[in-house]
Amino acid sequence: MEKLKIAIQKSGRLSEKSLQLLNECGIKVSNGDRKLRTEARNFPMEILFLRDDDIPQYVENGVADIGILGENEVWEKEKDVDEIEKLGFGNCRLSLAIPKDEVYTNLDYFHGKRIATSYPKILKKYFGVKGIDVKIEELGGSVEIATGIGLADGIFDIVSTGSTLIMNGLKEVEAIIKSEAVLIANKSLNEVKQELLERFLFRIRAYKRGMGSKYIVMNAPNSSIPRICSILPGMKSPSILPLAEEGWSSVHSVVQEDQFWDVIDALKDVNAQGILVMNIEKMIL
Ligand SMILES: Nc1ncnc2c1ncn2[C@@H]1O[C@H](COP(=O)(O)OP(=O)(O)OP(=O)(O)O)[C@@H](O)[C@H]1O
Ligand SMILES: O=P(O)(O)OC[C@H]1O[C@H](OP(=O)(O)OP(=O)(O)O)[C@H](O)[C@@H]1O
Ligand SMILES: [Mg+2]
Repeated sequence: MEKLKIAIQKSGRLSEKSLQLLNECGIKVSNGDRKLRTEARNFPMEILFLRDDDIPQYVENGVADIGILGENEVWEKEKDVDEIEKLGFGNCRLSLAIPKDEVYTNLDYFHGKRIATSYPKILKKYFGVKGIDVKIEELGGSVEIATGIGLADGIFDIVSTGSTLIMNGLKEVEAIIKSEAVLIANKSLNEVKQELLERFLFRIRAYKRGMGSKYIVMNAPNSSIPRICSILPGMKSPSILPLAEEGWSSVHSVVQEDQFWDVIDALKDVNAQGILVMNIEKMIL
């Protein structure tokens, strides 16, 4: 039977989350013996464990059908692949940073400066568009050390909490672009693999929707129900169930995580009581 070959990072920031995503999609993978290639037990999928830098190339040439990696690597490698779905983890930004005691005014600061980075193509394009001439020093890793050892005047690298910059005496002066983990795919998958990809994507989306939503249940006097319904959209509309106590109902609904606290504040104002909030594991529309 044909299998969908997925490339994920062997060891690094995205490894655990990539395996967790497969697990949440009900795809069982055992990687106990640290093999670089394994098969899912209950889905026609083969998993290849690779360096993230190599994934765009392998997906382009069909060694892997799909892959999970940071968008930053997709942009840098400029391979001919389809970006299918953002995955909501591995969130970071690519930023310019300089020694913390330097005075920074604006981007012109970088005229004629040497910048160390593992992302030379992204950086070259960025300064090209801005019309600023910089010298790019390409490094494979440990970029934050470059200014301290006299290799460069600034760096362009991944930032998340900013603690690596601080530890290396640097300050972030420009956040250039945001990145997160994405699913990419080969551009000419055959029909069987395309269908497997659709099945996998269906599960990913159900998981993502669940992650981004909360299930809420509350009690309210019947007189408040119309106002509560106008606050709560739900999946279609809220479910209203009568309570044993006369004149009261229980209202069930789904709320987007990013609107959650605003909705709770509004509900309190219209007499909702005993509000319970639960995580949603999967959500299928
Ligand atoms: N601090 C961070 N917070 C969130 N996401 C990050 C962070 N650092 C990196 N990432 C994301 O995770 C990806 C993998 O990062 P990692 O540091 O493991 O890469 P790597 O050292 O190049 O790994 P590999 O050995 O596979 O080449 C990055 O390309 C980026 O998209
Ligand atoms: O802003 P922060 O939260 O400090 O994160 C940024 C750091 O995280 C990544 O490195 P990682 O720790 O994955 O190690 P690596 O350099 O070995 O890839 C990245 O390359 C930065 O150095
Ligand atoms: Mg890498």
